[in-house]
This record gives sequence, C-alpha cells and structure tokens, in this order.
Amino acid sequence: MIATHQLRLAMGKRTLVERLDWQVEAGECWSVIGRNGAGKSTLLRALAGLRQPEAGHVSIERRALSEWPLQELARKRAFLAQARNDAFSYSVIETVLSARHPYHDNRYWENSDDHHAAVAALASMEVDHLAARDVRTLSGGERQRVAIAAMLAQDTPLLLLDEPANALDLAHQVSVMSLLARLCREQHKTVVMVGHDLTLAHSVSSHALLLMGDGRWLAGSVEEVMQPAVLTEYLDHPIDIVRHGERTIFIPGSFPA
Ligand SMILES: Nc1ncnc2c1ncn2[C@@H]1O[C@H](COP(=O)(O)OP(=O)(O)OP(=O)(O)O)[C@@H](O)[C@H]1O
Repeated sequence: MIATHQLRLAMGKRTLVERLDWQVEAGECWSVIGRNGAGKSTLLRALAGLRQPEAGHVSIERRALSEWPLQELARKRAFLAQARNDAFSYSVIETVLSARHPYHDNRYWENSDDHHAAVAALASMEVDHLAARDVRTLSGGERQRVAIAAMLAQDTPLLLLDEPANALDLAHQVSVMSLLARLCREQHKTVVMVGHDLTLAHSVSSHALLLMGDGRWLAGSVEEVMQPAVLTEYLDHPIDIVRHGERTIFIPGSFPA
C-alpha cells in the first residue's frame, strides 16, 4: 500500500531517520513509537507528501508520491495532524463536508452522497449532535473527534494519524482505536498512527515502527518489536509488561521515590 525507499529525514544537522526501507501492506495497522522529538510527526508528514525527504522517496501502490496528481492522492490518503488551529467560524458539518472535496470533479457544492458520508462519519465518532455547532466552541476532545470524522468522511484506503487519542477521555480513546482496528480488519483499510500509549498501541496494532531519533529504526509485528528490552532501549526508560488475561499492559519500570 505505502512504502519508503532508502528514506532519510533530517532536521538541520540532526538525522532523524536513515535509510528507511519499510513496507506497509493493505489491511495492516501500524503504530509509530519513539521519544519526544524522535521524528514521528516528521515521518508522518513525509508519508502524506506534505514534506520532502532529505533523500529517498515514499511510494503509494508502487507509484512515487511525486507522480500522484493531488486530487487522486487526496482520494488515496487522509492525514490527521497533531494540532488544529481554527481561524474561521465553520460549523461542524461544514468542516466534515469540506473533507469530501476530492470527490468533486467539476462542481463546488455537495450532493446527498456527501451529506450521507459526513453524517455517518459524525455518528461513528458520536458527535452527530454537534453538527450545527461552530468548531471554535468545541472542547478539545470534541474537536479531535470531529477531525477524525472529517478524515473518515474522506473515505480513503490509507489513514495517517498523528496522535489520534490526543485529548480523548478513556472511553473515547478505546472506541476510536477499536474503530481504526476494525476498519483495517473488516474494510482492509491501512492505518499508520503515531501514539505514546504503548498498551493502546499494542492492543489495536498489527505492527510497530520504532524510531530512535538518531537515524536508527526497527519495524516488525507488535510481537517482534514491542518487547520490553527493545522498548526500554528506544524509549530510554525501563519498560515492564504485565499480562492480564489476553491483554498485555506496558508500565514504566520504576518511579523515583
Ligand atoms: N520547523 C522546525 N524547525 C526546527 N526544528 C524542528 C521543526 N520541526 C520539527 N523540528 C524538530 O525535529 C525533531 C522531530 O520533530 P517531530 O515533531 O517529528 O518529533 P515527534 O517524534 O513527533 O515528537 P513528539 O512525540 O514530541 O510529538 C524535534 O527535535 C523537533 O524539535
């Protein structure tokens, strides 16, 4: 679905990712994990085609990003940024409808399919009751769920999400992450997301990409990669795991007295 080829990302003199050869197949759900500043958001922006890599390239369905016409690319991948800044007054439904623009070839207004997709996406995020509200009046968690709804309404096979659980209460963290896992399993969508909650990442992801922040990286299934010793090295802090029934819970190794 999406792949990187000898990708190099750097910020000034600092190398973040070096020679990343990575393949993500359709239906897989990947979590990108690493310390603050390791380069996770930078990588996600490069995958979305919003940032030029220092070397190498990204391809979607074996075609380099630079060869994709913008409108076709917008039907292929959706991107959830980490932060939002609403400068203007738009209603929630207008915000979600605007995500349908890649499907408007020769027209500038929406049809009933767009409305149906927008309302369904709002309902899946349990924010349909907020449809008429100005986005600037929403709480942080409500705004995040509207942004995810807009992404879902774009109806792309590839979803790139930077910290989707940000600002969400516990119940919504679980429901949003479960929805993403279900989209991969049942609709063969492909998800690449950045997150800091290891337990949540492990419970919904099929694969993980660890970034060290100095160029080094490790990619594989969650069983291979999310090992306490490996995470301890990549996160520079002791990580233990506790088994609870079927679940694996990740905890920081020690708290200072
Ligand atoms: N525009 C910029 N100018 C200078 N440095 C930048 C810029 N954007 C990002 N950086 C730096 O590049 C590094 C990687 O940033 P990035 O946002 O990709 O990290 P991250 O892994 O997503 O971190 P976090 O977990 O804190 O969100 C950081 O050290 C950051 O300070």
